[in-house]
Amino acid sequence: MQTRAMFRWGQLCSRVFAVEFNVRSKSLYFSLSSNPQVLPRGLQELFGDSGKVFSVLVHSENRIKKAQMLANIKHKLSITLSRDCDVFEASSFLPDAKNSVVKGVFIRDKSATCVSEDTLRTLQQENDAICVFSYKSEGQHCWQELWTPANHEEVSKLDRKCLYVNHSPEAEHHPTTLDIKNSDVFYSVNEAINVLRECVDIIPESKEVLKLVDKQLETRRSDGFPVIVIEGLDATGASSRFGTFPEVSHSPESSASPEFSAFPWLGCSPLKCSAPPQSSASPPNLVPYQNPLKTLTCFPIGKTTLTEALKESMNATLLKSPPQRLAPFRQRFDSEPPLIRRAFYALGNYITAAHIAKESLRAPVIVDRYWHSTAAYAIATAVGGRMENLPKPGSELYQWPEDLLQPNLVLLLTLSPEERVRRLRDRGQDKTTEETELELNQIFRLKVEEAYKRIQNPRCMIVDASPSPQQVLQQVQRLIRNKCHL
Ligand SMILES: Nc1ncnc2c1ncn2[C@@H]1O[C@H](COP(=O)(O)OP(=O)(O)O)[C@@H](O)[C@H]1O
Ligand SMILES: Nc1ccn([C@H]2C[C@H](O)[C@@H](COP(=O)(O)OP(=O)(O)O)O2)c(=O)n1
Repeated sequence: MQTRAMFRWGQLCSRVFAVEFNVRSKSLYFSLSSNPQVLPRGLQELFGDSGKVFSVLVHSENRIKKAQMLANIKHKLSITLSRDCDVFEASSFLPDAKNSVVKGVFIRDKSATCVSEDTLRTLQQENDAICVFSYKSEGQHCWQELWTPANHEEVSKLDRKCLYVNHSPEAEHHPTTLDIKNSDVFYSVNEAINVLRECVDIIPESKEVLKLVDKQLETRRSDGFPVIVIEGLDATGASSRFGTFPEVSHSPESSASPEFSAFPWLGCSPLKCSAPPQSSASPPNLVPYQNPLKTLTCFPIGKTTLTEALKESMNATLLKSPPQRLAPFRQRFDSEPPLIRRAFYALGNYITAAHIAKESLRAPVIVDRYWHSTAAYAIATAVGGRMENLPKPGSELYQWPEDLLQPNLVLLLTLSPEERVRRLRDRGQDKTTEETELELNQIFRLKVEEAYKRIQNPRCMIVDASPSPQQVLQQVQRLIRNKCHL
C-alpha cells in the first residue's frame, strides 16, 4: 500500500526520473505528465524503438529493508537476465529535496523471451515495496505504465492511467548526492551506531561491533606526538556502484576491493560494456558473472611498504582503520549494501580514534587509512555516472565529522596513469587487458581521487608513489618533518 500510495498520480507527476545511461555522458532526466511531448534525441535513444523497457524502484520506510531489497533485486537481475538486456542505475527524486531519492534500475530488454517480465513480476509479487513500470513508445512519444500488482485488485483507476514521458532539465545536484548524508557517509558516531542497532536482528555481528564501540568511545586527545594518516588510492573498482556481493567481499583470500562489482555491465553504457556471457536461453540461477578483470583491479601502491618503513624509521606506533579487532566481521559487512557497510567502516574509524588518542601519548602514530578512505570511497561509489556528478567542492558532504579525532597530517599516495600502466606491464599483463582495465576503472578511480582531494579539515597532501620505495619514504619523511616539526 505504501509504495502504491507514494506513486499515485499526483506524486508521480512531481518527481523527476534519472537514468545513468552512459557513464561518460550526462544522466538522462525525465518527468511525467498527462501531455505528450516530442522527446529529445537522448531520451529517444534511451526508450529506443526496439525491445522492452522497464524501470524498478524500491520504496520502504525501513531503510535497512530498502537497502537489502535493492541489492537483492540487482543480484536477481544479474543472475537471470540474458545478455540481450541492459541494466542501468535509475532513481526518482524531488528536485533538490534531500532524502527524496527512491533508487532502482532501468532495464532495456532486446531479447525475444519473457524472462525479464517474469523476473520482475516475481519480484513485485514477493514484495510490496517494489514498484515496476513499463514504457511504450509510438512515434516520438513515450508513456509510462505502472504495473498493477496481481494480488492487489483495489488499485485505484488513477494508478492505472498512463503518463507521458517528458524531457526534464538536468538537476543542479545529481540525485544520488541528495542521499549521501547518513546513508553512505556518517558525520557522527551516533548516526553510524543507529544503523547497526537497526541491523542487530538480521546481522548478529552488529552487536559485537557495537560492544567494541561502547568500550572504545573515549577519543579526546591531549597534546601528544603527531598522528600521520597514510591513504592510498590502490583498490579501485570498475562499475562500483552496486556495492559488494559475497563472492568479491574482503577476505584474506580475496585481494579484490569491496568496491568491486561482480556485475560490471550494470550501469555501464550498453554500447561499450558487454553483458554477462550467458545465452538468452540460459536458465535462471546461473552462477553470477565473474569479471575476468577482478584480479587486476586491486592495485598495490606501496602503502604497506611505506607505513612499515615509517614505523621503523620514526619509532612510531602503526594503527589501521578498520582496526584488527574488527577483522573477523569485515567480510560479513562487506557483503551488505552500502548503508550497512559504510556504517561499519565509520565505526571502525571511531574505534581507531580511541587507539590513536591513547598511543599518541607515547609515540608518533602512523595510521593506515582513516576517514578520508571511508568518505572518498563511499561518495565515489554512491555517485553514479561521470565525475561531474560528484558533490561540488566545498559541499558539506566533504566536511570532517566534528566528533572524530583529527590527525596532524594526511598523505594520499597516488600513481600517474602512465606509471600504473608501466607497473601492470611489468606484471606481465598484455596490452589489451591493460587498456580494458584502465578504461573500466578510470572513471571510478578519478572520482575517488577527486573526492579525496575535496575533503576538508584536514585536507590531504598528495604524494607521488611512482619513485622507488626508498625515494617515496624520503619524500614522506621530509613532509612530516616540515608539517609536524619533527
Ligand atoms: N615505490 C614502489 N615502487 C615499486 N614497487 C613497490 C613500491 N612500493 C612497494 N612496492 C612493491 O609493490 C608490492 C606491493 O606493496 P605494498 O606495500 O604491499 O602495497 P599496498 O599496501 O599498497 O597494497 C610489493 O611487492 C612492494 O615491494
Ligand atoms: N577507514 C577505512 C578503510 C577502508 N575503507 C574501505 C574503502 C575501500 O572500500 C576499502 C579499501 O580497503 P582495502 O583493505 O581494500 O585497502 P588496503 O588493503 O588498505 O589497500 O575499504 C573504508 O571505508 N574506511
